[in-house]
Amino acid sequence: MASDGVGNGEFSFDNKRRTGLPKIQTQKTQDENVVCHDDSATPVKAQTLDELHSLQKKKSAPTTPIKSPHVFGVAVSEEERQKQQLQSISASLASLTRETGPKVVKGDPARQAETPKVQQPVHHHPTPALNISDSGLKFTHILYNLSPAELYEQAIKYEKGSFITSSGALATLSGAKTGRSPRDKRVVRDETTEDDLWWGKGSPNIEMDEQTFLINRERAVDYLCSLEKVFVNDQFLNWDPNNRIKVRIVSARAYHSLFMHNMCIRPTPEELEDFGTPDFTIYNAGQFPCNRYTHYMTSSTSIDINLARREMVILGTQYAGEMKKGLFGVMHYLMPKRQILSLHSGCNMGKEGDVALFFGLSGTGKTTLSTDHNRYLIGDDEHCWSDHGVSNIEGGCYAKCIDLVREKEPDIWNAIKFGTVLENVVFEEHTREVDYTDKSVTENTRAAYPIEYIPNAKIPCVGPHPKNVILLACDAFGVLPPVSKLNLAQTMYHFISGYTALVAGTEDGIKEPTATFSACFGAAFIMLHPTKYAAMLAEKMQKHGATGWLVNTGWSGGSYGSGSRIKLAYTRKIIDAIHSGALLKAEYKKTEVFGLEIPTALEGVPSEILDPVNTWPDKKAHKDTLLKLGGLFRKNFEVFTNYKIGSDSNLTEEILAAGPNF
Ligand SMILES: Nc1ncnc2c1ncn2[C@@H]1O[C@H](COP(=O)(O)OP(=O)(O)OP(=O)(O)O)[C@@H](O)[C@H]1O
Ligand SMILES: O=C([O-])CC(=O)C(=O)O
Ligand SMILES: [Ca+2]
Ligand SMILES: [Mn+2]
Repeated sequence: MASDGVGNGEFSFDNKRRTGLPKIQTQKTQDENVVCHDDSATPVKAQTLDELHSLQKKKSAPTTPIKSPHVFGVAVSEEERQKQQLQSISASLASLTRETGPKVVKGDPARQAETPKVQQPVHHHPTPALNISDSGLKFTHILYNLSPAELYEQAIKYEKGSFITSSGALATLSGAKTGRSPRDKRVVRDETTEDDLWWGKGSPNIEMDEQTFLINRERAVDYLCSLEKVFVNDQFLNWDPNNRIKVRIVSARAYHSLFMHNMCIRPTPEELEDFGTPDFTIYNAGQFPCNRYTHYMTSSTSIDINLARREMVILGTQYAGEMKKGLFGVMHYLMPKRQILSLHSGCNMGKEGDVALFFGLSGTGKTTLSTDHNRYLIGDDEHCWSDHGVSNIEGGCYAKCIDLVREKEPDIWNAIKFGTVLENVVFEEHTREVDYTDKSVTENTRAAYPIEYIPNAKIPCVGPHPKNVILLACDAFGVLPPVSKLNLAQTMYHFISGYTALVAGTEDGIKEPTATFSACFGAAFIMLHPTKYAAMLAEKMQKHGATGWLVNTGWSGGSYGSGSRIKLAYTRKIIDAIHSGALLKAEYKKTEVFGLEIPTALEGVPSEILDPVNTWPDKKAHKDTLLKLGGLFRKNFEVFTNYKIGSDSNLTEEILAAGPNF
């Protein structure tokens, strides 16, 4: 309703009087010295702007009284502790070839004026009188375990492509690489790894020698130390307190620091006091390329792991997932040594304490399906299964956000708020409203948020032994049933196969899905031969009576191009029936070729879709596609036929027989 502005008694214009602004009336007060008060508040204490700014930030009191840390039973002062911490960081950043290490000092160089003088720079090496280099003369400022708010400011000030979205997340760009580079991931082959690791055909471990590692390490360290400031995160991996790993991440970007802040376990201030020497260190110099004249280098990107030195070097890629998954690879080495199985799986728990694992390759639904409003989230991607149950390796989740809609994935949607890193998304210039359907930068848009952003996260992220082991495959051929119950041999067969088929890309005209087989649903991250992990999984499932399931979150009614992806709502119903135990009691029939046990009915899901053949209008096309996929499975499995799984040769025979039969 348009108001004429007349007659409401509050406001009226008299056109005739609109000739100029009314004169401001200043009333004389009793105190003639006071010129004008705009409010009645007491004036600020500061005399200068700098003083005013220094009032704005107060030093937070520690949550517990700082106890005097002990070194070999001797109490050390807070100042001494700070010094030791800087010494440890300086040692991490020291050149291995020069006598002079970096001088490090804590704090933002831009705020030097505010930094109290008590912090003395720390040199790692005693400075020799001779041979001093320019790098030995300069300071590197350390931004140590900054808070999300501080990292936002650093990103927005100094990193192009950083913006606050309308929901408060930090939108960032990962640069030229918007996904991992598995062909550039190298592992040092030395006396220890020679025998322990899986090398050769099919293995993700591309070898490099110690010398080349050191060259790349030096390159990364020199790059990092040449900067005015670097970010250092000291954090943990693995919620199992007996098998916790201390990690240090040195990086050049606030984006990387915030990403790892969210993805690793965040130490409490008390835990940080006692952090000491890290078990593993990442040098992320991703903006700087590797040198292609260096032996082994085949591109400008190299991600190098040295297990003996407990170090990882990243050159030539800024994609933050390299750090997350690089550490996962390290856990795939360290944990099995302790008889603990590391898993590329999501994990959640019902109200009754029933735990489910969700295995699957990228994009098959681990994050989507483990994030379930009716269950506690233990973790979405990386877990350990020990004699005491399951534990999450990480402190955060990494969700795909292409085509994200609030109604279908409300918990993930709501987690995209202040503190969350949003990689490579497109947003409206003015409102900063994210368009999740936009693939202009990449299809692999991602959100990284701390796990407690999911309301029903289970903190600490641990749980009892799993009851259900769900293998997810996104079958773009459209021939795998939406759900099948697996016996142990079938579970092993599909675990070792690690199948999924997504569509090759988003370009027009791509009709043919491509099958991907990735052993243990994570061949890119495993370090030992797949059969080692498979044997451990079989042993644990048997011992704890877990049931295996194969769930196709992919196509139905035809392959990609003619059929369509199974509705998420149906997949959720299927998963609900697995959790509740209802599906165990269903009536089953066996499919041809793959010999899978499929239910004939399931509440909330149309019965006809449970057997894919019903949904294909062209039955011959269905049979041909089924046989084609069976052939691809068989061919993939050939490399494993010569391996024995565990000590039980009967199981090996059964696993070989559990594949497609035609
Ligand atoms: N029926 C379905 N079941 C599961 N996910 C579905 C289904 N239909 C569509 N999707 C979509 O598929 C994607 C699954 O991605 P998700 O993030 O869960 O992958 P992921 O297995 O966690 O992979 P990564 O290991 O790369 O993180 C989501 O974008 C989800 O919305
Ligand atoms: O590592 C990544 O980039 C994302 C991820 O979780 C996976 O690929 O399994
Ligand atoms: Ca995920
Ligand atoms: Mn993953």
